Amino acid sequence: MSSEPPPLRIATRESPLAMWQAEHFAALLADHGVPTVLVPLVSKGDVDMRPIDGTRQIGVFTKRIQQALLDDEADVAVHSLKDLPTEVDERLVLASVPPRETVADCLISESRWTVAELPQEARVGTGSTRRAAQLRRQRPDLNVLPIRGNVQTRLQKLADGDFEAIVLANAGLLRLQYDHVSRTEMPLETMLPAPGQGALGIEVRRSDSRALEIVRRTNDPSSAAAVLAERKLLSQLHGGCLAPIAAHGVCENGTLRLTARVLSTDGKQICEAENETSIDLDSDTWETVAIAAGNELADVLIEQGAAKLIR
Ligand SMILES: NCc1[nH]cc(CCC(=O)O)c1CC(=O)O
Repeated sequence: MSSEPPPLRIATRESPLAMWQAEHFAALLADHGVPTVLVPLVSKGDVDMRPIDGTRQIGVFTKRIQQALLDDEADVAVHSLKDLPTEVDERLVLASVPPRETVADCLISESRWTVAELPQEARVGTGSTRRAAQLRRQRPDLNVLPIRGNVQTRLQKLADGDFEAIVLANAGLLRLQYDHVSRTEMPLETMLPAPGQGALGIEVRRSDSRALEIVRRTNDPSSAAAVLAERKLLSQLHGGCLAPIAAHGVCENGTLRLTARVLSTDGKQICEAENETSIDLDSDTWETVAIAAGNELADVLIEQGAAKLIR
């Protein structure tokens, strides 16, 4: 007896950004004729309002959703790739990186200040050591202060006058269609993004060959190669998402260009490097090539003394 295959169950956190991302991925699958159903889940990272620091664990946003896959409550996990730890659970597989969104961070303030234009000693809200270090490098006078919560909560704290400005990924604001939020995009020369920023990462159970085959169809090889190199660099530096490590890969015309930066918390010390590698996205070697690019650049940074900035 034959029957229709059941819809793929997509696990997502309940924040508006996470829901948008899950719905976006559901639409990509619908383009391939695959029916889906959303499974919203509450994660500890959304409930816990303590500032992000050493007392909190890496992967707090993504663990709950991965658990739903392992418990067979869902078949597909949609993550913001920059929140997904580089240590992999062998029972899961990163099956797709759909076409990447813009990677840049932006400075959000009522007056649309650039970092250079911010008032002396302005209070700038960010929970990211990477953003804080790069802000302090450019403007040592700034009061960089911790901020927590989802995008809406952070914008509210800015509106309440807790800060003169905050920093957020432009990708999130564009996804939420927050065109009204007054902001300036920060140049990559002074604010290099987090590994994986602006990209989604889609996980399935390794044993689920049906979901694996379907989800793989949404993979964008040039986005996947770039983020694979960035994430390899991060894991090679033993960075995790809490270290001041920035990386940006671009895959274009058969070349993967990878740029990375490691800073001290105060922004005074910096290690910076870039490499270019030929890559053939139609061959079956592109993953190996991207991984090697990430590893090599990490080694260059370590030679410059990056390890002592990360510890
Ligand atoms: N850590 C929270 C998070 N995870 C992904 C995004 C934005 C979207 C993205 O980078 O893909 C954000 C908010 C932010 O950093 O502004």
